[in-house]
Amino acid sequence: MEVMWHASSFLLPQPQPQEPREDAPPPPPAALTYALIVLNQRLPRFAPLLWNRAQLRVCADGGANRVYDDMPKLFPDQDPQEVRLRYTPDVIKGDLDSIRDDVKEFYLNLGVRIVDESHDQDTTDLHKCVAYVSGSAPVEDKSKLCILVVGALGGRFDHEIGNINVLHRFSNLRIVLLSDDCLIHLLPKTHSHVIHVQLPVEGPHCGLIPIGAPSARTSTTGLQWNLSDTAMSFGGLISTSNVVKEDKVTVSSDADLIWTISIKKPIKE
Ligand SMILES: Nc1ncnc2c1ncn2[C@@H]1O[C@H](COP(=O)(O)OP(=O)(O)OP(=O)(O)O)[C@@H](O)[C@H]1O
Ligand SMILES: Cc1ncc(C[n+]2csc(CCO)c2C)c(N)n1
Repeated sequence: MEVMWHASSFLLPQPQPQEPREDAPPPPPAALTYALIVLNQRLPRFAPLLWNRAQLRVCADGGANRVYDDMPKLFPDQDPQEVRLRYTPDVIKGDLDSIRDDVKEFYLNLGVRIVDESHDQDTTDLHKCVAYVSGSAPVEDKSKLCILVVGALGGRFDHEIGNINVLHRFSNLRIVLLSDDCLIHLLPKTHSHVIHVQLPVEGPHCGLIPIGAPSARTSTTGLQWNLSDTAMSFGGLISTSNVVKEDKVTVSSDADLIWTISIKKPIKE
């Protein structure tokens, strides 16, 4: 089975070139192309870092209010209008029932593409944005595309589950959902997985969760509580409150699993 590698290098202040390994040589982080989707929740502290990493920045409807309101708060010493001009999204997309009129006007005047998809009341704004980002990448580059989604976790439970459903719906894409506290992504059953844990910025708390379907057999290495051809299901065993013990974690399973890992808080001076 083909190996899929994962590394949250996008959280590192300076992306570190990865040491090639014999078992699963990861391409350097620069080999991935990042897109950022901003949802309608408070921006995480590392939003500017991800913004600068991304080549395409999309706001899902009310996510535009968050960029407009919260980016200047992350740079309290700077002129808010200058910050807004520096962090201008490429596209705003959704059913547009949450973006404020003043915010819409501001970005329209800057020439931002605002796409009204209010005719579609069966898919969420995040779904619409992921479809857009996916559609704007050439087919041959899809495996190198990584979509980072901020504001996706915490908050309203139906939204949160809708966001996790998007991971399953687009299981052929690399999509990472982030909050200030943790990140999650899918480990598709079509691959075995090598996760290069970026210990300066993430861990040690982690989990492996069979949300879409139960797993009859999952095996792992690198965790405090490893699984060895172990069954997981809701109502039975699921792996929460696990702990990363090595900087390389391996996972193989007969079911799509959600991988979650905590994000470290910066040390206060
Ligand atoms: N409280 C929340 N918790 C988690 N995700 C959220 C939350 N609020 C918004 N989102 C995400 O941000 C996107 C845009 O949200 P917004 O508030 O603009 O629209 P909405 O009308 O509430 O959402 P939708 O139209 O998708 O149902 C949503 O599709 C969802 O993915
Ligand atoms: C069975 C079912 N449940 C809920 C909705 C509502 N809904 C789901 S996504 C969406 C769009 C939000 O921008 C809305 C209104 C539906 N259509 N079908």
